[in-house]
Amino acid sequence: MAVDAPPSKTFTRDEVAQRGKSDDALWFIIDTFVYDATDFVDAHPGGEAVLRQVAGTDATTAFYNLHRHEVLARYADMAIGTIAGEKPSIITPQPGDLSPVPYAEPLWLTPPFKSPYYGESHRRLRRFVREFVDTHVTPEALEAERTGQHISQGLIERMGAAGLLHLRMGPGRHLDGAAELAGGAVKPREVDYFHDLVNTQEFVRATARGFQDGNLAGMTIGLSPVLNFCRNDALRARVTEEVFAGRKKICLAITEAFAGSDVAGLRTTAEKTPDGRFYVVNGTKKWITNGTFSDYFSTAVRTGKGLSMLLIERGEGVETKPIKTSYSAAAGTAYVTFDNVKVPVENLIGEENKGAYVVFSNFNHERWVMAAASVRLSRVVVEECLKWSHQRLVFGKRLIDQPVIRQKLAKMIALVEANQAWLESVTYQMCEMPYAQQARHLAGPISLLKMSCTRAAHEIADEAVQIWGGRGLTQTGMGRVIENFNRTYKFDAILGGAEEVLGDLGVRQAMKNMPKAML
Ligand code: HEM
Repeated sequence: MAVDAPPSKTFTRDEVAQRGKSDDALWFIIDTFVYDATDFVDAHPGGEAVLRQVAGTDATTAFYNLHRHEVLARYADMAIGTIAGEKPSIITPQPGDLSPVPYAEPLWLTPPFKSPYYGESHRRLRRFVREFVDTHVTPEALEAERTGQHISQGLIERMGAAGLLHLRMGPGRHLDGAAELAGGAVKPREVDYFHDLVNTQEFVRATARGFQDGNLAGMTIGLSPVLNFCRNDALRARVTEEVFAGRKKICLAITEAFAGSDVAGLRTTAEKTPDGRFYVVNGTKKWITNGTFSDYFSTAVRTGKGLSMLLIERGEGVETKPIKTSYSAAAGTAYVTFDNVKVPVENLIGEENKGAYVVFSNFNHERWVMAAASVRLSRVVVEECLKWSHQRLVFGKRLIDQPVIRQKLAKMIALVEANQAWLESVTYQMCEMPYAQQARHLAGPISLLKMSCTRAAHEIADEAVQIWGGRGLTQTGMGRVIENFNRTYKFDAILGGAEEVLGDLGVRQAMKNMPKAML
């Protein structure tokens, strides 16, 4: 990267002014670097004329008014030297770095603020995961978001080997199987839900919503019923090992064309064979994240007197086809059909006809992950808006100098900070409660939290697009993060329970604890 390792040649500003706009050369300065764009004019996406206009000059302001900083790194070989005696003032973030932008990081990562929730192992984990994401995830995520390619086997194996897949399932005995967690940043026995939170929120920074789900979101929600409710130890151990090693992929298959948030309306059936050795499954599932590339489906089925959960392996009678949604095909969203699929009775997860308990317990962690992801992505949007408002010049001044823009930013910051604080408070309760108690006491608060985060995302997307104008609607260039967020934030408001259903659930749960007496 030129901005990190500048070419050793130096020039004076006068030299650039004279040589830079001669007949056979087109040079300009950005920060303290001299760029030779002579052979770039035809390739420049913004055209030749604009480059000719800045030939020989300091084009720093013009450049940052129109480009993301990362463009410079992509075209590093155009830098031919630096200005003699001048020090660069532009910061090039390195993999793993914290952002210097105010409110770009949660308070616990912003000096001099403190938090009672995080210790040294959380900080070590944050460093490890951020560097991992910046180096290995973001480049693949941005490319896959464009092409719709599924996650690469290489990335899955790399995450598995680093224990990052294990960590996504939260604390528990599954961690004992990990060779090393995040380069030794945290030991299996010390993992709590704040490590899970750090891991979840760091991955979101790849800013590609479809790929974010394509990055084994199906595992986070589909493996957890197996870990928590599968009574067949051998099956649980085998599936867990295969999934963490990246040999097999798993997803959660609940929703149907007939029933989304209304789980009681599911119609997929499982009938026992006369010899009692198999279930025969018939039905369909819709909007199944990672379904197109999964080998296992943790599936909610009707078994006569109620719902049950079955682990169904891809095989005869199981078909998946992609559903085109408004985020990228990298998520592997599928329509799944089960046509007389024979499933061994050992694959029952939890008890027969008591699957509703499995489904609803499982929702808690899923919704909490979605809340964590939604608020973290909202924060990235706030960061983008702060950077843009700071560098964008309109009507002769920076955007940030307009009170109307500052009002929008204030609202966005307040929403993110409030939700992150609530999220951390709920996470602390999760750390203090065994899984069964969480299901009893936290279903309501987690539902309300997710509703709050996604409502906030709605407000934040709206304000962000207004701040960015046309760029907030453009998939490439400066506003790509805003465009992606505005197009996809609704996924969190629907998946795992629609906002309205969750709000209602939260209040109904609260009313269970309402004293009968008039108060
Ligand atoms: C090292 C120098 C430069 C490189 C590598 C470069 C590269 C690019 C790239 C990749 C784009 C596509 C949009 C994006 O990805 O952000 C772009 C757009 C553009 N560039 Fe440059 N550029 C450079 C310098 C400049 C300068 C000095 C100007 C002068 C004002 C300029 C004016 C523009 C314009 C007007 C657009 C279109 C922006 C839009 O559609 O919003 N570029 N440039």
